[in-house]
Amino acid sequence: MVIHLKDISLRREETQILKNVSWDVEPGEHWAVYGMNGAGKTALLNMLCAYYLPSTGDVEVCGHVFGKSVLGDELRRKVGIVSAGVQQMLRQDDNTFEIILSGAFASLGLYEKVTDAMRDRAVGILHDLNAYHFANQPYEVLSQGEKQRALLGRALMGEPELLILDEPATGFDFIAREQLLDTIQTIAEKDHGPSLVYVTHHVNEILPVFTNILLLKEGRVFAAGKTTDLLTSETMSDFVGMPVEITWQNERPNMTRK
Ligand SMILES: Nc1ncnc2c1ncn2[C@@H]1O[C@H](COP(=O)(O)OP(=O)(O)OP(=O)(O)O)[C@@H](O)[C@H]1O
Repeated sequence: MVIHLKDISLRREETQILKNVSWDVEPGEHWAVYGMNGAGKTALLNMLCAYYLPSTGDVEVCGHVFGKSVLGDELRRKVGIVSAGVQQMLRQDDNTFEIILSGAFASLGLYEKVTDAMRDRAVGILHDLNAYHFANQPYEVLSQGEKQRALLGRALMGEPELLILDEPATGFDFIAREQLLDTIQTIAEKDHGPSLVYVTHHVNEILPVFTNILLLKEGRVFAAGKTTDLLTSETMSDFVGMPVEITWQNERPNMTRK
């Protein structure tokens, strides 16, 4: 099991952030996580990366049972994450190649010995992500789309079992977003690649590879299952609390207000 959450609750100060959350992700599955602002998506991701421990319930991520084994670097090597939080922590003057290489160490800079095999792998990733032409550019001068590809490369360098993408297309123009989604689709289709968890506010970003969806509302699982079963006008009207219509075009959903 890539993710196994059983009856999780998470409390911070006086706030009950997650309530009775159960969720299983099997190897090879790709999931979208959809919810409104404040639904608890970031809190859920922070728990998968062991930044938060649940107040009650069981958590297992990539074979690590929280509370039983020593977490930290070993778990973080198996879980890649692309998020605004990681973006802010990077050294802004490192170039794309260095950022990707640093993913080999689950560290935020290059402090350990880089081998030729690591260099070769990073070059392969640069090619896969169509990022070779900005390999020598410092992170701070990259466009949003390029930054996100650098982060994706860094996450892939660690050969993760689970790759979490937290609203990766936020602030992107149409072309940059579609290019990023193409890259994500390619990663998802690779044999022996990581399971993907894609967190978004926009149903239109849910690519056909995300065959499963978790609908999170006010800290609870509203529904979890097959995307095609749950992304219907009826379920989504219930979920958002207003009449909406879901339409599909080229296997991509759209949601509009009725
Ligand atoms: N450390 C904390 N202490 C207290 N409350 C918190 C803490 N972290 C999150 N919360 C609260 O938990 C709720 C869920 O927050 P979270 O950031 O997980 O939502 P989200 O679904 O990621 O929202 P968004 O889509 O806006 O990013 C919010 O009401 C937030 O204020």
